[in-house]
Amino acid sequence: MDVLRWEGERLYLLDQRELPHRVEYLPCSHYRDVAAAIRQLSVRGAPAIGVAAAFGYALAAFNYSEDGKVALSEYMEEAARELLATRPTAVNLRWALDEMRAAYQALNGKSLKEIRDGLLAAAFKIQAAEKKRDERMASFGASLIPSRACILTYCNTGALATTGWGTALGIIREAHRQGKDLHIYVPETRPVLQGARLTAWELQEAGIPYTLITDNMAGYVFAHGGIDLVLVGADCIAASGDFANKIGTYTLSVLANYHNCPFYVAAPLSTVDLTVKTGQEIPIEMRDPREVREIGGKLITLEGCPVLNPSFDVVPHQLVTAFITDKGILKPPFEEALAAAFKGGSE
Ligand SMILES: CSC[C@H]1O[C@H](OP(=O)(O)O)[C@H](O)[C@@H]1O
Repeated sequence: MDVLRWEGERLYLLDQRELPHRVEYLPCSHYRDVAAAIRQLSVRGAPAIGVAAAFGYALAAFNYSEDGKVALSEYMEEAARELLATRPTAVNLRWALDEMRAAYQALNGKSLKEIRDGLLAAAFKIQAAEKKRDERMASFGASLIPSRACILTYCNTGALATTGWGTALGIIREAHRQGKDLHIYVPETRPVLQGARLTAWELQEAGIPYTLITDNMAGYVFAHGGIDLVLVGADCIAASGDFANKIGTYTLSVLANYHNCPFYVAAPLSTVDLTVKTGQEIPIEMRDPREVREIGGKLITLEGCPVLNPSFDVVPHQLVTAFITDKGILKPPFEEALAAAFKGGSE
């Protein structure tokens, strides 16, 4: 199932809010439709957000009319700003838009049609590059998975989150493909239930045995010796190796550490931002309180009940066993390992 499709000057986005029971695509004829889709989590997952924003930026060139009211470069900069503002934590969003703006600069002076075609090609190139990164990560990561393992993963890090093979879930799928005997524990991942709705569905589709648990059952599963390793994704990895991921990941890292359980993070280098020195500097997206007050759009508490809704939390690098990236497995000291991985470029 495609996370996104480009057809006839329109971007169609799989509306992940409707999964697993309805498969619906949102037609985006304007870049602001793409921005709205990212904001409302119709498309979500750090790499997938970057790819969608890349196509959204290309779409802006198709939205531009040569009526002379505003210069193309000004229009494109506004589109980049609006797309960038949709979600502040996922590094891939900024990384992809920087790549697209560079592509636009390289097309400067060309005809509008050449610019449109060139930006669309650049968006497809970004999507293809993310897919390649996923495949490399899956191969590196599968080497860490024992022939028989109970793995706890979190949120959704599969094809739905990257438009390719997936990050953490891509590793799990590759290990399963290699014939390893796996059982996956899937916390539901409140508030919007990416685990219960998306990861359970991807594992079912892949024929991988799993057990859905509520988030507050994770400690029980660890305490009853059920977890051999934890494998999660990331939305922002700082230069120190501190990283941000779905809210609740910090809790899992402390549990894993207490139970001497390896804690792995799978992410492409396009999720690393070396200009962010430590976890304290990672901007944490605060989302609509209705996501906590409601489940599936149904109010479960008092109207207007006071709510806290940070979408991510930060794990200190001391609790990370290794990062699995498209450039290999990075072990402590992470500052040096991340800098060295970048030396070869993030492609
Ligand atoms: C492979 S990135 C997946 C990453 O994104 C998720 O957040 P969201 O669903 O809000 O975009 C979560 O943090 C996952 O680890």
